[in-house]
Amino acid sequence: MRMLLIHSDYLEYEVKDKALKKPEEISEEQKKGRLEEVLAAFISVEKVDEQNPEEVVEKAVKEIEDVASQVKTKNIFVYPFAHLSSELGSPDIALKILKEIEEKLKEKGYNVKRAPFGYYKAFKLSCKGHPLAELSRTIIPGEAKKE
Ligand SMILES: C[C@@H](O)[C@H](N)C(=O)N[C@H]1[C@@H](O)[C@H](n2cnc3c(N)ncnc32)O[C@@H]1CO
Repeated sequence: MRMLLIHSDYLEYEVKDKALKKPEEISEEQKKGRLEEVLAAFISVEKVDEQNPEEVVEKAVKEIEDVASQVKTKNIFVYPFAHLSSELGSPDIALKILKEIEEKLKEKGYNVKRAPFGYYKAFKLSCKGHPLAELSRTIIPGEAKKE
């Protein structure tokens, strides 16, 4: 899994078009979303993650919690982003993993939104620009590398 973490004044998105034949079914309300004072987690789920999805979910949640506590926010945006890897995992497993990450963070008391899966989306982001505002993480079953 490849994760780009951006601490931002806000993140807002608007669903435009289908990017998969069968994107995630969404309600009218989910076609737009916004969070303020947010840690945005742009996530590409990779093929290697399919070897142990549970472990990858656990490690991703830990990395996100770690950064969220450093930048002092409880607002997390889980954002499916197929542009951080050339070894993308299958959409079915990717969606499952992203939903799991969302659920686990909610269980831990975070205010979480997840952008819809399988769509082209317009988005606006306002990176805060402090030293911890732009981070990336690579998570591989069995180890997590920090960059
Ligand atoms: C397109 C761009 O504007 C938008 N932001 C986009 O990326 N859309 C992606 C993800 O929502 C999702 N998706 C499919 N496979 C994956 C994967 N392995 N990991 C994450 N997302 C995936 O399916 C869409 C097409 O790849």
